Amino acid sequence: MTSGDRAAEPGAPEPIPASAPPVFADPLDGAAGRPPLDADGIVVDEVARSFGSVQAVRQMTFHARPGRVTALIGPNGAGKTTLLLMLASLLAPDAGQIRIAGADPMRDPRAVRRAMGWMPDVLGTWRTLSPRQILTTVGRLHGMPTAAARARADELIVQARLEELARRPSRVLSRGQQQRLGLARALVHRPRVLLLDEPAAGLDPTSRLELRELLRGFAAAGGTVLISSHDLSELDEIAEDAVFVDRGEVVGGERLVLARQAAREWRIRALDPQALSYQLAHIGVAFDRVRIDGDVAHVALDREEDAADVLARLVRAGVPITHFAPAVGDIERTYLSLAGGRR
Ligand SMILES: Nc1ncnc2c1ncn2[C@@H]1O[C@H](COP(=O)(O)OP(=O)(O)OP(=O)(O)O)[C@@H](O)[C@H]1O
Repeated sequence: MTSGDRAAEPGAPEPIPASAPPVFADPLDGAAGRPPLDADGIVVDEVARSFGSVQAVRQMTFHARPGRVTALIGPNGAGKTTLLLMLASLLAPDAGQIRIAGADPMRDPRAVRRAMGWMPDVLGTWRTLSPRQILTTVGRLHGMPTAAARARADELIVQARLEELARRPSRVLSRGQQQRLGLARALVHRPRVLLLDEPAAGLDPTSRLELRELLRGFAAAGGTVLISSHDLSELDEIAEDAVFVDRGEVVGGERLVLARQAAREWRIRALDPQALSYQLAHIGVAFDRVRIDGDVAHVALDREEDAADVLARLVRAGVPITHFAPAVGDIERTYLSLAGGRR
């Protein structure tokens, strides 16, 4: 797929490059924690939902902003799917408020479906229909005239690189091809908000890159993207904001701060691995902070400043460094630290 599915809108927020560290939602941060209900994008305000005695979503509050890609992250059973179903107007909250591009999914589900593209983790039914028939039918369901729906379907089939399979029954599509079709289906009506559940599952490296580009382009044009996924390295590549959920709640406050302060592993490689291990000990890095794995050293460092200091000392000591980088991204590190604190 190619990026820029939506035309840029005047006043669209400036996108922030995905390489900047993500901004973490914190519902306990009084100033930023509670978004106004009339804000654009996705607003979730003190939302709760139970199934019998199971509190799937206890209390979630966050704002997925326009112009940004927001990651929704949490362990199994944290309440992500329950939340996505409520956002997509398929399930009613017991309490709290939701707004999708200003519309309430319970009061105005049609407005929500007009504004939102939803890519569930499996393509679902219609296995006998071809990709072209599926996309045209979805366009018709969104009220497009037949000719316009067909033209849009053809355009999306090219973007999704499904030309050769456009007229075959969709059941013959591979998992990755089904994912590409699922995304195309979510984009048929040019939504302003995209909800994606495990969008990169089954995608080959090229398709992953294209997905990233497409989502960045969508956000850069002022769209709102919320991605739920367990693929943390993928989220680290793409998300500018992150919402951590656990046991039905958005994780915030001290727990989030501590998790973000956890030491990070840096991966260091040198042309001379022995000189690297020797100098790491020599410059005073504690041995329990170093793990040697073949010709790569993993070093746990608390702050970016410590990393800069270690790198400078190694270079001064003449170690021929070829690689010095965080072993995991911010989202993955925070997640692992939160999961570790839970055990
Ligand atoms: N229809 C239902 N009836 C009863 N309990 C449910 C129902 N749907 C979800 N739950 C429970 O609610 C909790 C949250 O489930 P949910 O599927 O929202 O989690 P999740 O974060 O999407 O998990 P995963 O990462 O495994 O997909 C779980 O304890 C689950 O068993």
